[in-house]
Amino acid sequence: MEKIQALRQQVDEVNEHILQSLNARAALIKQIRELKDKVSSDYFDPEREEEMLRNIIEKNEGPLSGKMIGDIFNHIFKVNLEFMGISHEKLPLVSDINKVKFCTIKEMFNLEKEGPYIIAGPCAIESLEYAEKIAQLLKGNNIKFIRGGAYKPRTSPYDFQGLGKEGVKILSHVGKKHNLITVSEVVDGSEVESVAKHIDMIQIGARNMQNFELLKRAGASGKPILLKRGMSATIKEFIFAAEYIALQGNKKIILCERGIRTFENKTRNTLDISSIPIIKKETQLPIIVDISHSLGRKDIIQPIAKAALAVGADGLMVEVHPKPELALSDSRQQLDPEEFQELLGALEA
Ligand SMILES: O=C(O)C(=O)C[C@]1(C(=O)O)C=C[C@@H](O)C=C1
Repeated sequence: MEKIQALRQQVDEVNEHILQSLNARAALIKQIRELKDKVSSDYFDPEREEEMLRNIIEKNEGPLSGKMIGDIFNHIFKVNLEFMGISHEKLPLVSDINKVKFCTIKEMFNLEKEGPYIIAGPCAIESLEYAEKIAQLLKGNNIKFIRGGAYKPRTSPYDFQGLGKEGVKILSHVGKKHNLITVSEVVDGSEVESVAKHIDMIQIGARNMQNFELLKRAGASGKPILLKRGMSATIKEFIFAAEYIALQGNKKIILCERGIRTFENKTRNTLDISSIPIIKKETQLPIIVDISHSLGRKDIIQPIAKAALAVGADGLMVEVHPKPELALSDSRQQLDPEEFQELLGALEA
């Protein structure tokens, strides 16, 4: 045992040398970071890290293997970057304000008022008469955005699939007539160009969050894109789905938390309220909450709407229909005009 104790004493001495060296290194890295700040240089420098690893491993005489030494130094590089507040992974554009500045909702549409904003309208455009009634309701309440599905991805092929091009024309008509910003979903890349001609913001639905070709094609349109979170998507997958749009040079991206699929069935989906502050912390993208699709019910919509705004949502999406009981889709969750007015009143209170 005495021999182990003597060796442990030497290990303690070596630990202290390593400790001093690691902190001396961090102090140097801090100086490098400050110099990089001055020239707006990338902090993460993989070529420099590879060069250091090569030099170190060349000098390695064991007993640790080259791989073991590489693992140790890769961790040192990672810790140093974290020490400087930088993730070791390459930051996505949507997270790196040093690279690209993305638009706020206000900037996207040259709005006068600050948010939060409300995007409201029927689940699906069903007729000019209904669309006109909702447009008047929104206009009368100074709501700037109207939504309405023309191409409806439905669980069952027997369910109402939307009016297609006719629905787009109706939404565009009432939007222009009442000076409302129109939002409608595109489900296939072939529809992007035609919808983009008539609609102000293209919505990519939850089922298509990882339809990467659609993301790229919609992003390339240059139109503002409303990207809904997939029902089983992690926040990281959500952010990187937005990155596909951003890489098309599109700086007008709004994320939409619409609930995730869990074991709970008291609501249609489980609203992941924590995604809002996380997204706002990790990206520069605005994020709104779809309180209709997340809940699938109307009776708790007011407290949930308040909660969403309380955690920093840049807006709300809510389904409104002149006669929800007659709606061809989502009739349970769509508010009637009176319920919508009550919601607005509750939010202003
Ligand atoms: O030398 C640099 O440019 C640094 O930023 C220092 C350092 C390092 O830990 O050595 C840190 C991060 C980079 O990814 C590469 C190297």
